[in-house]
Parts: sequence; C-alpha cells; structure tokens
Amino acid sequence: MLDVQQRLESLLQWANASSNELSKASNAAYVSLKLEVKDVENVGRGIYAVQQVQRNERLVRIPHSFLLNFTTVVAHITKHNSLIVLSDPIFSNLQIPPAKLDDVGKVYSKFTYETLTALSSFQIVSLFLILESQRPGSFWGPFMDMLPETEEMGLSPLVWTVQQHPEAEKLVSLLPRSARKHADAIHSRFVKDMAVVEALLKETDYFTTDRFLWAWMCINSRCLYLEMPLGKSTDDNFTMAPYVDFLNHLCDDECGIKIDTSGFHVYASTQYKPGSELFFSYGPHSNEFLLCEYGFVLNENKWNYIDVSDYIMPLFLPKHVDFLKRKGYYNDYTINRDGMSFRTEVALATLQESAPDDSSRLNSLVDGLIHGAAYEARSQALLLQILQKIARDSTKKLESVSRPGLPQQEAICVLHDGILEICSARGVTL
Ligand SMILES: C[S@@+](CC[C@H](N)C(=O)[O-])C[C@H]1O[C@@H](n2cnc3c(N)ncnc32)[C@H](O)[C@@H]1O
Repeated sequence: MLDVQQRLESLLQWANASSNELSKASNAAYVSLKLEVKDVENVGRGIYAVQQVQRNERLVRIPHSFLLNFTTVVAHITKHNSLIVLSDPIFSNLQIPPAKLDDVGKVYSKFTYETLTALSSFQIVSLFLILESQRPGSFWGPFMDMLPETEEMGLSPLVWTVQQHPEAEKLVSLLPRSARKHADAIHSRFVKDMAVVEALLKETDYFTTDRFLWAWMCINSRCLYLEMPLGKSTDDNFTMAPYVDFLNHLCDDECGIKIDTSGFHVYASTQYKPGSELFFSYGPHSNEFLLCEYGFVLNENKWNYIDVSDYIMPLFLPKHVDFLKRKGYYNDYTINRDGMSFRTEVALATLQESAPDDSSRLNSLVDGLIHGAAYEARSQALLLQILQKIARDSTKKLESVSRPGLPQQEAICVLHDGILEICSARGVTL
C-alpha cells in the first residue's frame, strides 16, 4: 500500500485538482495551496493550514462528477444498461466514464432503473462501494484508496457487535443504557440495509457481511448531509466528498460547506494560523451519538446530554401518554449541564396532573404562555432521583473497568465521565 501522501497525490490528480480556483472551472477540483493533509498518530488524517487562512476564504471545490451520492451512483450504474436513458437534467452535467463490461459491469447491466431508484442512498452507495472496491481499474480507485479500513472504525459499537469482538458482550454491558438503545437502533438500520443489498448481490461473489460493514461504516462516518436532488427522505440527503472528508469534527463550526451547480464547496468560517488544524462541525452531537454513529468521542463535548426517557416513560399512566402524544411531547427527554429540555419539563409537569387535558396551567405551559414555576420543585426532585440512579450506574460501570483498558472501554469511560459531569452540575452527590 502506498503511503498517505502518495495516495493523496493520486486522489488530487484524479479529481484534476488545481490550485487556481478559476481555471478549468467545471470539471476540475480546486484545493487551496494553503492546505495540507497530515496523518497524525492516534488522531488520524486531518486538514491543516500551511499558510494563514482568512475568514470566508474559499478553500476547496469538488465538482459533482467526483461526488459519491445517489445521483452519481445511478448515473454510473445505468451507463451499463443501454435500455436506460437518463432524461433528468441533473444527470446532464455529470462526466461519467464509458461503461466497462467487466465482471462488475455485467452485474450493473442487470439492474433496472426502477430497482435502483427504489433503494435508499445508504443502500445504493454501499452496494456501489462494495462493487467498486473489488473492481480492478475502478474509476473511483483513488477515492477508495483513501477510505479507512474497518479496524480504523473499530470504536463503533456496530463494528464490535457485527465482527463479534471477543469482548463484545462485556463492552455492550458497559455502555450507558441510552447508548445501548442508540447502538441497537443503528444495528437495526444496518441489518435492514444489508438485507436489501445482499438480495441484489446474491448471485455474485462480491457480497460479504464484512465488506458491507466496511462500506456502511465508511458512509456513516464520512457522509455530509446536504439537500440533494433525487433524495426521497432527509436521510437520503447526503454525499460523500473526496478530500472534504479529511476534515475532523469540532463542536463549533470553523469551516462552512455548501453545494451549488459547480459542486461542493468548503470555506473558512474563522481565521487559521499556519500549522493549525481545520475543523468542521458534524453537528451538535453528544459523545453518545459520536461514538455510536462515527466511532469516536471528544474529551470535552459541550453537546453532551443525558437521555432520561427510559426513566420517565414508565411513570406515565395511559392518560399522560395520550396527552403527550397528542401534544407532540411523547418520548425523547433529555437533560444537559444547564438543565432539562422543554420536552422533559412538559413530561414532568404532565406527571403531576391527574387530568392533563383539563388542566389549564399544563396547557398554558405547553403553549408557552407560562413558565411552569408551579411544577418546578417536584420536577426537580424527581429528576434528582433519576440522575442519582444514573450516576450510581455510571460509577459502578467505571469501577468495573481496569484502566487503561481496550480503546473501546476507554471510549465508553469517556461517555460515563460525561454523564457524571452533568449529574454533578445538576446537584447529584454520590
Ligand atoms: C470524515 S472522517 C475525518 C477524517 C479522518 N480522520 C480520516 O483519517 O480519514 C471522520 C472520522 O474521523 C475521526 N474523527 C473526526 N473528528 C475527530 C475528532 N475530533 N477526534 C477524534 N477523531 C475524529 C473519526 O474516526 C471519524 O469517524
């Protein structure tokens, strides 16, 4: 395997990358000369400034033909089936290489337009990654060569579960309760997508669970969410973008992204000094979300919260459930270091009413007309009891891990540390 700099050079050549933003306009990528990609031990690859970068400076443009998403994958695959003519104008500006009737090309030639467009973005892009990563001379080779191996995404609970890590059961039992729920939800999404892709590739030798896991995790940890043409739901609104996907995450946005007819753009939303790393915020995500979805955690994360839904919902009577569902406040109750969310406040107030529908003060709270001071003392007392329970659970789990442990255990410990920090900020003493 070539080293990172050689593979990076191939990637930039492949995308016709130029350091002149205006040259070769539409079919060439632009990467500012002020940037470099470095592979730093224990941190992974990231983008760094080699010269001072000004706020609002344009840094990267990747043309549509080098983006991997629902539209470009449909355009590549259908090229192999002469019966399919793509009439939608969104396909007309894409430069797609001619079809190759190699073994992968033969698989593509059997897919109808209806089969392909019935797939979700995750399904079609993972199918494509599986096939192109095993296709000699793939057009996408330079991009595939820069994708991480599954092991590099090994902190993610999905990876230890699917790969049956020898410690998987122990690791799952160490997760905070809400993280286990989140990991289960991801596993369900994964299994559903896998069944669809496996069925489409069942007559080929290309499909294995490991290959699918690699493709699915590459997408989940590297895709960028933006409104995309042809997207069927908001989950479909993503693209993979070569080079841009070297940007690491920080809680606050330091780079902006946008997509327009000329491609995918990155610009600086802050100044960067030479040597500093450029960051982009993947969203206001807690460590639980980052670990389950992307396979990493931050030691400091201002978006951490505790999900207390599983502790509040069993306390509801059917009349509370009916009221909250009707008002759109059923489930998803959280608390962070500054206090409870409004949803949690409404849930705890509802619990204090024997006839929620008839309570004008509860309805006024839900409608934002009053602050709900009348409920506060009992709500805080109940929440304190719940947080004490959660804090005891986290403390017990932390005590059961001998540190330093496996990297996965260390990441789980960071989740518990975050929970205990919020509990302590909310007045829990153990
Ligand atoms: C879009 S990629 C960013 C580039 C990546 N570091 C690489 O080597 O290709 C997202 C992955 O980078 C890693 N990552 C991103 N931000 C991070 C951060 N702040 N701390 C640690 N790892 C991070 C995680 O493994 C995540 O799944």
